[in-house]
Amino acid sequence: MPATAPSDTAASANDQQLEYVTSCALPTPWAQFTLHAFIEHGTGSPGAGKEHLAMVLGDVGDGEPVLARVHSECLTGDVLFSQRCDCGAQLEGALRRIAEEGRGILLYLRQEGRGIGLVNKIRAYRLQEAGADTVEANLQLGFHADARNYELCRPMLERFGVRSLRLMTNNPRKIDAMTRLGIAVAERVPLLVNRNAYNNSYLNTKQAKLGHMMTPPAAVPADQAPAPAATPDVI
Ligand SMILES: Nc1nc2c(ncn2[C@@H]2O[C@H](COP(=O)(O)OP(=O)(O)OP(=O)(O)O)[C@@H](O)[C@H]2O)c(=O)[nH]1
Repeated sequence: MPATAPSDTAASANDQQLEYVTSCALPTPWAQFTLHAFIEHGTGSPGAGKEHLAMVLGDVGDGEPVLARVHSECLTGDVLFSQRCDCGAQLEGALRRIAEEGRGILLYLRQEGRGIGLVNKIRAYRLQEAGADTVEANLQLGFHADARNYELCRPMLERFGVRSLRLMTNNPRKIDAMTRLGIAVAERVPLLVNRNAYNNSYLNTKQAKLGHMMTPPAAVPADQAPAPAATPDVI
């Protein structure tokens, strides 16, 4: 076994190199996926790069539209069970649906906090505890409301021969981004999950300011939504 396993690269539109590295089986509670690893060179710490993932189930390269989720990293929601957002429930819901169909793909993009990073997302949460909404908090920190870039999706999907998606999303800008990249969106599959007292106003803001196609606002009355406990500076 060589020290460095064989890999190949594909240029993304912004001229960074996306390297396909390797894959392994990934059993989950819903199905056994194949997990594929990519490195985006020219990002992250010097000499390294952001590591992106694809979870694939079944024959996705047969030319038929593929049930797909393009999921942005949310460590707090995907891993730490946060109820401030709908991310963890969307991740689980998407994997369940792919498993039910026996065919699909989930791209896991490392664009934490809509592209501003984990620590800045926690700064943004702090501002939200002081009254800002999710968009205002990003702007107050000097970022765009949504700093994500989806260019990597094209070479990632090309790797698996996927050209047309049945995209699980509520985000119209994600659909536009795919279309502009030349990836057909044959169908939008809504992914409405986990509206609760903690994420109700966040979801309402996404609907009102970011254009998300969601359930009617205020499903949970604001006066019944408990404010998250204020966090002390020092514990
Ligand atoms: N800056 C910021 N990012 C957040 C906040 N809440 C969640 N996020 C991030 O928002 C992103 C959500 O990404 P996706 O799951 O792809 O969802 P989406 O773009 O809202 O669209 P859908 O496809 O409809 O889910 C993740 O990167 C989360 O970390 C917040 O309050 N502030």
